Amino acid sequence: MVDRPNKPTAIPVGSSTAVPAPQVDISSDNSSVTATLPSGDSVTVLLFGATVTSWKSAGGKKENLWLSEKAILDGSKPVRGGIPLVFPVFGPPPSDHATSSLPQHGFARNSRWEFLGKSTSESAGKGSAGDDSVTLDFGLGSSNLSDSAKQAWPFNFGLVYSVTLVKDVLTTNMTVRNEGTKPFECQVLFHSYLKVDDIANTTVSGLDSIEYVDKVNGASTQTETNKAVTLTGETDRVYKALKPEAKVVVKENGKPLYEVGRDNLDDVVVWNPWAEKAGGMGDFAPKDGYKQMICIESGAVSGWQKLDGGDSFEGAQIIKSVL
Ligand SMILES: O=P(O)(O)OC[C@H]1O[C@H](O)[C@H](O)[C@@H](O)[C@@H]1O
Repeated sequence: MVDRPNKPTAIPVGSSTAVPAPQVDISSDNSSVTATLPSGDSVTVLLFGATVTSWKSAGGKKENLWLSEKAILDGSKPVRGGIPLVFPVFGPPPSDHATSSLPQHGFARNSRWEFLGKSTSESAGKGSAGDDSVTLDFGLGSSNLSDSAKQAWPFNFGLVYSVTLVKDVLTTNMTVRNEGTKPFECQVLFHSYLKVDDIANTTVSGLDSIEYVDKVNGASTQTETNKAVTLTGETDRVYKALKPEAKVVVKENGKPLYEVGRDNLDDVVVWNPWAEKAGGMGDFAPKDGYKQMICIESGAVSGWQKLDGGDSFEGAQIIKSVL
């Protein structure tokens, strides 16, 4: 799990602390928090949905996340792009499950989260600048939910979401705790929209021999036979039961662009809406923007995590941006 060098320091939302280099800079307002490392790498998290909307590496020169030009950031709709959070259900909820009255992908991406604080570790004078790190912690519990979400899913839960930035690596870690006495079942996923130059030159490796559910093909179960998966049309696949150490690598023109690893998350969804579906989404822009993105989504979604009162589940996604 994510190393937290120090205990988080509470920062009231709305405050802004600008500290001179080479320290980590944190700035926040009523709607988002941005952390910038001395190297220039940065991450921005919108409190609405605790959605990461930007992650820049290469000293701030390379944006790694695709964000629609028409993404709605005011809290009225989940964000189209970045890393929306999926909890407690992935996709349309099954009609015979306790999540059945929730919207697609649950309520985490539709709720306003609390910024709990930051912890930093700075290497200034001690070693290489590549050791600098910052973790931003966000919380969501039953008491933060809208009345309708509370009614639709009447369980007492607590989520702590930690976003850790080190040079060229972004780790997102979710801890789910059942704070009540009634058991509940849940799914968790990081819906990462990775930015690519051209989907036509993009491949995904690390999925060979993995069984997947093909959601654009009648939810049929298939086994991946390609070492390098290419996308040539609408793609929506849930690859299941990956080995913990297996990395999913997005390559462009044969060169690695992103390496996506997981901790305690066995499933990986590969999604691209392609032209027609993107055309039908009011918040998707530009309309040919599907050529510049690929969703690689790590999660625990092919079954349910059952948590008894007091139990916790923790899972993380680790994305390395390769130059
Ligand atoms: O449009 P959204 O609710 O954000 O969902 C976007 C997509 O999320 C996941 O990748 C699912 O596998 C897709 O079936 C879904 O279309």
